[in-house]
Amino acid sequence: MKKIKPGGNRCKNPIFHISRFPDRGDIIVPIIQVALDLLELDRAVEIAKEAVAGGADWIEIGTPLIKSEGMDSIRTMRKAFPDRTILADMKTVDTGAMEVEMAAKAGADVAIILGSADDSTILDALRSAHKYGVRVMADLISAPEPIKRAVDLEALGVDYINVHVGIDQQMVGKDPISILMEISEKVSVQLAVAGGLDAEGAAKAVKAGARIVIVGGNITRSDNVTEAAKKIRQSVDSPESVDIRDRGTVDQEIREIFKEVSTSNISDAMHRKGAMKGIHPLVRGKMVGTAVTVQCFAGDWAKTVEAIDIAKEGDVIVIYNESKDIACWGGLATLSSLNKGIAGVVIEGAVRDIDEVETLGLPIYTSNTVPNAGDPKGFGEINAEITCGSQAVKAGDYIIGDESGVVVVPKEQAYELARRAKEVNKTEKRIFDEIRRGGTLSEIMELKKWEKL
Ligand SMILES: O=C([C@H](O)CO)[C@H](O)[C@H](O)COP(=O)(O)O
Repeated sequence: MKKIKPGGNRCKNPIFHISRFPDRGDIIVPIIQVALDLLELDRAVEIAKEAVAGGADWIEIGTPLIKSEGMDSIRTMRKAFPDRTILADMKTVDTGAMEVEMAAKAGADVAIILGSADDSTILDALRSAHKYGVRVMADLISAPEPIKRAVDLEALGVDYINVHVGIDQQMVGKDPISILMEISEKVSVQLAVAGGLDAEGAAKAVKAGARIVIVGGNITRSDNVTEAAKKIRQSVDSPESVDIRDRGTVDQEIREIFKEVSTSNISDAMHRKGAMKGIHPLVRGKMVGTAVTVQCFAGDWAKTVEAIDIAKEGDVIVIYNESKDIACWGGLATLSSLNKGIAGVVIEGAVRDIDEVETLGLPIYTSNTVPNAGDPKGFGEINAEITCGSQAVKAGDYIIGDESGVVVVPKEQAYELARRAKEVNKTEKRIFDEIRRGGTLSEIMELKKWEKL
């Protein structure tokens, strides 16, 4: 058994290449492959340098970067990292030979093609790879029968198989580890794994049989890329020492993420939807919870106050009151809510007793304040679908408030949108770090280049 030294296996001479890699069972220490899924090449080179400093071995030019910058992305990376293994994530689905040739001639050591491509594409890609002295990794992303396909791909002769859950699939809760375990029992080809891996996921992946641990966002979008890569290095090298934490229920996971991210991150993840109009923080404080809705009429505060008894700990009471000139909420209702552990209140309408509610400290978001209240007549409904701040709100939807305002996340999409908001948050942290080093936002994002033509 030979160990593949990171970067030490590149060779342009096909004969030398073939004799140097007679089999595919030769990685002993797991490899960390950093996946550069960015759009800007200069940033990608810088991030790759930081990742390598933290212990990343192989450098993958991600599909978005290849689409944005073409084969020049491979040439540039090859020049910047003459001794590293460079992978081109072509995700080839047809014309296998041509795409492998392009990647090889641009300087890649490994071309990544789709495992679900037709056998004819895989075989021709392999012929081309042998001709140009490069290796082929087949990516199982979205393969309908991944275990069966892994067995076929091994028989076809690919060098590596990547058990991969794509970024969009991760957002709806899929992860690659269980399928990796099953596949590692069926094939002996070297397995790579990718799909939202963090330090914990990397440790699990190594224990499940991966020899190449591919990490994208959790390294490249970190505000400290080198530290993030070091953490992955530690997990991959000593997987037994990594604590696997219990993530709790889906609801707990969603709440935890919403507490970490901002309403602006969430609104971006929702493609600019979800923000309430005309609702502003009155008593400031981060608010995350599930909605108990109240529909009531001009100053009638019976249903608003009854909703406090129906709400559970961690809920947010969301009220539509017909009038902005008569308060349906005040200090006594606020104190009752604190007793029940309610997370906050959102009111399209009016609040009074501002001195008291400010002292009590429960987060309150509203459209108006007035001194006068109405009467508890009892008209209205609790937990019907309402419109508040021009957004439809159903009981159980997630309501998040902070300094910027309030967003509503429909409960059916809450997990996915929380995950996507977290990705937005990570991307912004990295860009903040780059601006701190002296760039400007438009330079870093290459705004001019991406203006619509
Ligand atoms: O291949 C990838 C994806 O399909 C986009 O091109 C990613 O590089 C891969 O999933 C690794 O990235 P993370 O999932 O962010 O770790």
